[in-house]
Amino acid sequence: MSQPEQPQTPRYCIGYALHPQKIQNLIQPSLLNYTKKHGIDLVHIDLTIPLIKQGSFHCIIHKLHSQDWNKLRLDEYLAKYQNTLIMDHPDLVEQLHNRVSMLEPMTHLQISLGNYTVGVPKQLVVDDNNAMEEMGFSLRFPIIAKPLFVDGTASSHELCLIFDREGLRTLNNQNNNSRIVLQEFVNHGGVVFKVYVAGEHVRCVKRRSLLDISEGKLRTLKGLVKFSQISNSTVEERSENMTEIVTEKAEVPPEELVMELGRGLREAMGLNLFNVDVIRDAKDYNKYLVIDINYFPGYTKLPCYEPFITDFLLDSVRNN
Ligand SMILES: O=P(O)(O)O[C@@H]1[C@@H](OP(=O)(O)O)[C@H](OP(=O)(O)O)[C@H](O)[C@H](OP(=O)(O)O)[C@H]1OP(=O)(O)O
Ligand SMILES: Nc1ncnc2c1ncn2[C@@H]1O[C@H](COP(=O)(O)OP(=O)(O)O)[C@@H](O)[C@H]1O
Ligand SMILES: [Mg+2]
Ligand SMILES: [Mg+2]
Repeated sequence: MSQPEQPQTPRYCIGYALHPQKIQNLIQPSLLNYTKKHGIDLVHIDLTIPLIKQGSFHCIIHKLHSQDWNKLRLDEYLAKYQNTLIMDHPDLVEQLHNRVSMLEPMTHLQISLGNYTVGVPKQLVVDDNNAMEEMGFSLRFPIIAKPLFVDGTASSHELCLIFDREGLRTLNNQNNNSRIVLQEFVNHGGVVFKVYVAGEHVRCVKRRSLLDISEGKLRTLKGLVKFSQISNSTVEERSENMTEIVTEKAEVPPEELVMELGRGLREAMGLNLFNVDVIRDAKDYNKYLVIDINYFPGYTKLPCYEPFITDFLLDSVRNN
């Protein structure tokens, strides 16, 4: 007797357009196995060949810059395969390649829960190198200097803590015309909260951050200090000039606030894959501040990142 036919679960073909380093980091065997079991085939996209020559996809995920898109010829592909979901549109991703436009949506969003609020630190962009010293005066020291453009290079993560006028002058002299954002440093207990968003899925984890600088300490600190990728550094690597505070003790922001922040930014930016660096003002515990938003961050650092990513991808393709 023949068996009744089982309804077939649909399989989805999801292309990933990523650089080799990101593939190595994200597309781990555990993710490939998990997605496969749940009806998703993750397919490598060759960045050197137009997309149209690489078959059709239900969805494409990516972390690229404009020069890569030129080779892939997305418009040509979409003219033929209108139903492919591009996660997220490259034009919208652009807003996260600039440290002013990335925080812009936060200035319109009213995110609060009880007495808690979420804002951004005071910052300004230096247009003219000579104006750096003058502009720095509208901010309180210490100041953090950040490259305006975030282009995936190590240099876009090379930041600088500036303690006084002399520090601004040094930065001015050392800078060869790259555009810089000056942002007020906010004491926050040495912990940064990273809110990872994948569509409606939102998760918050704690990471190491710069340590607080007391008023007294600030009087003894001179000039500037360069630093980079502090949230990936070990405790021992942190500057002796700052007080140690244990990351483990810090309380993560209330879940409702985290969800609201993820949802609000997702809608405001029109993006689905990003994370948000949030700090808590040590002078006012009700005040959280967004300092950085990153497109398609390192999700592998989240425990159980495989179901997190897979559930998001399944939601997306099923609803398309
Ligand atoms: O590699 P990881 O896991 O450190 O991820 C980096 C992110 O770290 P995070 O997940 O926030 O801890 C990192 O976030 P931060 O800027 O360090 O807060 C960036 O998103 C980085 O991308 P890019 O160099 O700006 O293109 C991300 O690098 P890519 O993995 O995209 O190259
Ligand atoms: N305004 C600020 N006040 C206090 N610490 C800050 C501020 N801005 C950045 N930092 C610290 O510097 C780190 C890197 O800054 P961030 O803007 O996230 O740049 P990146 O894109 O390189 O991660 C943060 O994780 C945090 O530790
Ligand atoms: Mg950051
Ligand atoms: Mg960043």
